[in-house]
Amino acid sequence: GDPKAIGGQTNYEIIGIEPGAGIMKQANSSITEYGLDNWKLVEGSSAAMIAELKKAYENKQPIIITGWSPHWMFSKFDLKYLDDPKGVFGGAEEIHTIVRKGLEQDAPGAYKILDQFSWETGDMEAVMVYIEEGMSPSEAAEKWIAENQEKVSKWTNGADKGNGKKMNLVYVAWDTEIASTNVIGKVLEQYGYDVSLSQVEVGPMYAGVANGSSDALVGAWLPSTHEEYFNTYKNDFVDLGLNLKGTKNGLVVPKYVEINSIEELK
Ligand SMILES: C[SH](C)CC(=O)O
Repeated sequence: GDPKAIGGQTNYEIIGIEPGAGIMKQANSSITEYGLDNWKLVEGSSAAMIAELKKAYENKQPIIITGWSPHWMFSKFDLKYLDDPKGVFGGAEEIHTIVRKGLEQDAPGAYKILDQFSWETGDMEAVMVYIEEGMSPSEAAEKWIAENQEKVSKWTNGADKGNGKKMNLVYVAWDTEIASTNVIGKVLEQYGYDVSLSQVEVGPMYAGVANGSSDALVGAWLPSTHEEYFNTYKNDFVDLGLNLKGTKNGLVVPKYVEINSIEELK
């Protein structure tokens, strides 16, 4: 299609999320790497970006957003990733669980559950869809857990009960992390821990676990999306490895937008 058309129709704007998110750093590099001189990346929030997507989609208007998988948006809207031949947005990545130093000694049961936590993109998407359809994150977590007892029992297998021990999980309000943090938080709660969830920005999410004020985060997008945050704090926390694999970041458009590659925006 004619890039001028999409540029004019979108005011040469790519609608992004919070400025600290790794996908925003990747989106900024795509503007440089692909020479998208007159394009600009609009900062905001995940919620605001989704609201813009809904509005544009209802009016069949062109829109370009910073999108990622898993996400319920792909089951609700007919969307596609723009090809990224320069690989600016990384390949298929992983989400890791990270805990504070000392957790294994202080709360061995919680440590074991967090270490054994692992699920697929379809599981996370199911919880995200429940939330998008109006359930509270806590109710959505409860429903998914009730429907997936066999998977959850693998996470809790061999773990000591919580006996009311306090556990704080920290996360950023991305739909993916709202889903995962509420699920693992509910599992810990059902296992006897007194769980609190703290919603923060990306930097404070890592800093909180690194300085021990939070016990764990389950939203570390690695290896490239959160590379800088991870390298800054990696000596101060314990990386328990992946809890999900097969994520994807990129520029996303409704299928009715005729372009198929970031290169066509130039
Ligand atoms: C859930 S977002 C892709 C994560 C990030 O970009 O930092």
